[in-house]
Amino acid sequence: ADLEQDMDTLKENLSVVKKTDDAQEMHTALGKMRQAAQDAKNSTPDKLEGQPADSAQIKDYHAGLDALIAQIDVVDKLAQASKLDKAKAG
Ligand code: HEM
Repeated sequence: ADLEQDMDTLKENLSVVKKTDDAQEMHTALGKMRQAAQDAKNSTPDKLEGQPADSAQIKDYHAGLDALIAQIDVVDKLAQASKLDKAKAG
């Protein structure tokens, strides 16, 4: 997907994550966010067009996406843990 599509996917699924009470729905939305963040690394933002792949700007861009992916993984673990709690309580 192109970068705009990936960003739209992030935005749409972030709003699902924020409003859902369902652990499975959250897990699915986080999975889509993770995939979009990963895919965004294959794109070069317009403002970084022409920058070499090993430039500080491109590295920062990739590091920002990696930070988001790490955050997504933390939230996903919490979501799965709460699902387990619910499963135990049920
Ligand atoms: C959950 C987190 C994020 C959300 C919800 C989000 C959302 C968006 C949205 C809605 C746009 C406008 C897209 C459009 O033009 O239609 C955008 C643009 C952009 N975002 Fe994100 N974003 C997120 C995280 C990030 C991260 C981590 C990076 C990089 C480190 C990033 C880099 C960019 C860039 C470079 C653009 C401009 C795209 C262009 O070149 O036209 N975003 N983002």
